[in-house]
Amino acid sequence: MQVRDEKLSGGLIVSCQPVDNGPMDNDDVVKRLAQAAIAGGADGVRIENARRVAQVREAMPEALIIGIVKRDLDDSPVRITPYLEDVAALATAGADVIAVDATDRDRPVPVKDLIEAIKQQGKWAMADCSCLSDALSAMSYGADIVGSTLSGYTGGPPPTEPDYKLLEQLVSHCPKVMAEGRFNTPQDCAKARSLGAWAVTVGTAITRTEVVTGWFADALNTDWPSR
Ligand SMILES: CC(=O)N[C@H](C=O)[C@@H](O)[C@H](O)[C@H](O)COP(=O)(O)O
Repeated sequence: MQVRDEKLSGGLIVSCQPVDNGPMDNDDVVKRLAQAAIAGGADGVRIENARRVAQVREAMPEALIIGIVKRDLDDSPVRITPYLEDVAALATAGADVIAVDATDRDRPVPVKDLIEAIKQQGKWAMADCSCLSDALSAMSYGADIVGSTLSGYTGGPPPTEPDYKLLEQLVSHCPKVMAEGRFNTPQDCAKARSLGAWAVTVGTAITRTEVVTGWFADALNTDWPSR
């Protein structure tokens, strides 16, 4: 098993996925974001796109990398690592963990087949889940890590807070739980840890500059006292 398990326990994963088509959406920027995250104390990084995984791997041979591929499909709402060839490309690129959408939605390749392919590659499989039942199914297929990644993203407007209720459910049923999705503050991450999360992934709050800037700008645009 190539996964650096000891580095992940209690760890912080930084998702380095800049805003799509924004000024930071660039291979070199992603590599540097990943290097900065590890330099700052992250235990691993989550990287989208096999080419970017390969670049981060080359820059940091020892770093723990969770790899995904995102696609916008015409006939399925599933975006994260929908195809077997995505799994193969991420494995070749050097991902330690490969994450897939594990929701019960129409999809080109069954979750079971994706997880089995990841395991055949000698990698760890992470299931990006929207609910407990996604996670239980994924574990029955051999998933090593289950994440709350897709809670709030399978219909309706996404909430602003993390899904602590799902996190507690996952922790009570699954040995390795990744808290992921809207963990925007150190306090959110500490709470996830106190609830039993095995690791926490933070993306937007660290690597989506436009979004974070918007939080600050919005705060200043309301109730600004006159002087
Ligand atoms: C729903 C979906 O597609 N989530 C994606 C999964 O890779 C990313 O866009 C998120 O940034 C990542 O999960 C981290 O979450 P947050 O950015 O909230 O810290």
